[in-house]
This record gives sequence, C-alpha cells and structure tokens, in this order.
Amino acid sequence: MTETPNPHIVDADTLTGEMRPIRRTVLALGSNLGERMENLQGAVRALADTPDVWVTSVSPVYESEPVDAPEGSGPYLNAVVLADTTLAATRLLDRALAIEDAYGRERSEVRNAPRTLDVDLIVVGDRRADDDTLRLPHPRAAQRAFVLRPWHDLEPDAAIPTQGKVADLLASLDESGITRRDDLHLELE
Ligand SMILES: Nc1ncnc2c1ncn2[C@@H]1O[C@H](COP(=O)(O)OP(=O)(O)OP(=O)(O)O)[C@@H](O)[C@H]1O
Ligand SMILES: Nc1nc2c(c(=O)[nH]1)N=C(CO)CN2
Repeated sequence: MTETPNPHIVDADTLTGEMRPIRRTVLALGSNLGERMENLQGAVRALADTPDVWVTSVSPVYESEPVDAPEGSGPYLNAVVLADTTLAATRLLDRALAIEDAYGRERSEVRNAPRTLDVDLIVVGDRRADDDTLRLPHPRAAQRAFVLRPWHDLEPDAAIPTQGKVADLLASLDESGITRRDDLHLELE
C-alpha cells in the first residue's frame, strides 16, 4: 500500500519567501591556521552580511588545544555565534561553506587537518538532519567544550535537542584544554 502524504504536515525547508519560519541558529567558528582572529572576525561579518540571516550575539573568544587532530596541529581560536534566519538549513550550510572558502579553507583528506576557518552548524531551530552533507544537531557538539563553553556564556539555559542542557553536558567534560581570551574580542557591527 502506498502512503498518502499528510497535507497538514509541512516541511519548513520547502516553504518559500516570507512563509518560512524564523529559526534560532547556533554556529561554531574555529581557526588554527593563518591570522586566526581575522578569520573569525571575517566569518562574523560575512554571516551578518548574509541576506535573511540576523546575527544576534557573538561569544567571547577561547583558545583551545586541538582535539582529535593530526600531530603538530596548532591551537585553535573558537567562538560561537547566535543568529536568526529564514534560510533553509541547506542554504545556511552552503553559505557557511562559501565563507570558509573565502577565508582560504583548503579541504584535506586528513581528518581534522588544520584550517584557516571552520563554520559548523550546531543547531538550526528544531531541524533534524542525518545525511553526509548535513547532520543536525551537530553530532559531535555535545562532546566539545570549545563549542559548549562559549555557547553557555551567551545562553546559560540552552539545550541541544535530544542531547540535553548545555550546562549539564559541560559538567561532564574536561575543560582544561580551553582558556578564555579576554584580550580578544569579536565585533558585531
Ligand atoms: N552540522 C554541520 N555543519 C557543518 N558541516 C556539516 C554539518 N553536517 C554535515 N556537514 C558536512 O561536513 C562536511 C565536512 O565539513 P568539515 O570538513 O568542516 O568537517 P570538520 O569541521 O573537519 O569536522 P567536524 O564536523 O567534526 O567539525 C561539510 O562539507 C558538510 O557538508
Ligand atoms: N580545539 C579544537 N579542536 C578541534 C576543532 C576546533 O574547532 N577546536 N575542530 C575540529 C574539527 O572541526 C577538530 N578539533
């Protein structure tokens, strides 16, 4: 028997223009190659300049030891950006990848190779995705203090859908590898 699609259930990503809902998004930025602060600041500006994306806050900057990275990788600067968007999650991902490219990101066969800029989608509203090109919520965010700590600075009561409260997840992680850099600030003009 073939299933008849329920006309009352609408996939928000298929809606167009003004019909699309506004979604709260959490994006994680990282850089461990080149001018790290310039790369992160460029990413914040590029996100803020993206039509249909409204950046609402930018976290403090953390310096962090590379996690699961090849020998010789340098320390990262990490930060988190909160934004509202009416873009489909797939379009936001396209934009994130284009911003990485604009800041000299080279794609390597080596897993977690050093990079000028990484822009990861952590949460896009309640959107779930589970294929190679897009996984939401980000499957590794719950184990990453360099994502959760700056996010917690902005939203102490935040939660990752199905994975738990950011504060509780952080309590189970070793944060000794991350240091807040109060001498560094990302501007949100
Ligand atoms: N939530 C997501 N955010 C960003 N990229 C994602 C996401 N889910 C899947 N991807 C896919 O992952 C691919 C590889 O991304 P990338 O090389 O930046 O991974 P990574 O940052 O090295 O690893 P990690 O995902 O563990 O942070 C991208 O081309 C993208 O299609
Ligand atoms: N400290 C730190 N380690 C990492 C990071 C990162 O942003 N910061 N990103 C990775 C792959 O995305 C792998 N390891």
